[in-house]
Amino acid sequence: MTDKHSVRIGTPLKANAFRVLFCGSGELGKEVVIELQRLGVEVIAVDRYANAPAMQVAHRSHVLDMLDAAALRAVIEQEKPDLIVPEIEAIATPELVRLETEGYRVIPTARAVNLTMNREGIRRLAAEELGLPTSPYRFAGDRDEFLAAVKEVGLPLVVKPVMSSSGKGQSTVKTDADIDAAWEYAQSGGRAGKGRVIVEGFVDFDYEITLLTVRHRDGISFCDPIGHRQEDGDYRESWQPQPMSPKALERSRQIARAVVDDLGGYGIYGVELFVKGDDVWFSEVSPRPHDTGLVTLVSQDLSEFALHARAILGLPVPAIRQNGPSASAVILPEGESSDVVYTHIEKALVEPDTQLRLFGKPELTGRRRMGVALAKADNIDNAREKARAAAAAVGIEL
Ligand SMILES: Nc1ncnc2c1ncn2[C@@H]1O[C@H](COP(=O)(O)OP(=O)(O)OP(=O)(O)O)[C@@H](O)[C@H]1O
Ligand SMILES: NCC(=O)N[C@@H]1O[C@H](COP(=O)([O-])[O-])[C@@H](O)[C@H]1O
Ligand SMILES: [Mg+2]
Repeated sequence: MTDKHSVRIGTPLKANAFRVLFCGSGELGKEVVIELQRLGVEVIAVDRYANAPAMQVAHRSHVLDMLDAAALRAVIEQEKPDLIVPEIEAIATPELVRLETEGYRVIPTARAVNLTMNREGIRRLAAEELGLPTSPYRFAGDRDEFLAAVKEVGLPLVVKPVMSSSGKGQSTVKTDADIDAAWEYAQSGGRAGKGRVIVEGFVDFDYEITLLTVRHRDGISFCDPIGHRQEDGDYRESWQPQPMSPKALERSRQIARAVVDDLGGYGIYGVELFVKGDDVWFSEVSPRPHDTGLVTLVSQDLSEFALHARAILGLPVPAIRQNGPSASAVILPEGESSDVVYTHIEKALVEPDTQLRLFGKPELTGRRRMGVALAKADNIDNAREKARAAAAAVGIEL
């Protein structure tokens, strides 16, 4: 008997397989792939280079330039996935919008992915259409516009390429002497080459959070807030739960709900917020698991990756159980190698309630996140300390 309302998953590699194609195959995708594999889903991983982390746990993979619309369309038409799951910003998202109109399903929606891959899209939506509080901002397409934007926004400020992530191409301008370098770095350091930038007034927040917000078939569920520490625009440590005043938490949830309900679809969103006292500013949102949410691999019964898998398959999320004070700390070596060896792993895992993920990235060029340490403890400070110690214990042989 077939009930057309039931969620149906066939057998991988057979005619009725439920097929999910990932655009982007990094460490975040890898964990979602593992969750989908556990549910018997057939997974196809795509990225710009071979042997990317999620490719190593997928059924098969393709290497292509995901910013090339024709190449992206060709692989999707070849694989005919039931779901397309974007995992990184640098994708030809307008092509995903077209594919969606042709009947493909894009997670959470092609519009959400298209708006958030470009800071201009999501910032204008949040600030100008939804009326949410954000830092003051201007966009600039060339040097002259940039200098005018810097003048209008005023120092200190933050400059970022409109298409980037993990702090790539981002810098903080404190004095006039930093202005030129900020423009140059935004042109050379982004994930999608040179182009437009956002100039944002610096928000002097007390702390910042990621509010993981799941949109699923029965509505919206919030994870406990995740606090994090960033350096050079890239996350170094995160922890859950971040203590917050009831007002700031309430306001954070209102902002998150407004944003994800406008973006729609099923899946997890990482809503980034700045908090000062009871005031909250929207910063940006990922329509997918968030790097600071790696902590949920130990801090929740259903990690952000398990929640994403459930939500996109149309499965229920009746409860999310938090396991108590937990933290993550990144393993972020610098150098050049195409055969990194990790040493002293036994030292990293000597403490109880400590775990490690090594992503298996095939190349190290410059500074790159290669793994993460995870820990639970009796309070946040001790969890952070343990996670940092575990990350520091891991040796890197280039
Ligand atoms: N306007 C701002 N005022 C103060 N700090 C900021 C501002 N914008 C960014 N930052 C700091 O830089 C960090 C990274 O910024 P943002 O999240 O916009 O970059 P990103 O490259 O998208 O990072 P990710 O991909 O890791 O989310 C923020 O988490 C925050 O710590
Ligand atoms: N803040 C976004 C983020 O953390 N994205 C994660 O990093 C990968 C790229 O890593 P790489 O630059 O080392 O290839 C992405 O594929 C995603 O998993
Ligand atoms: Mg961010």
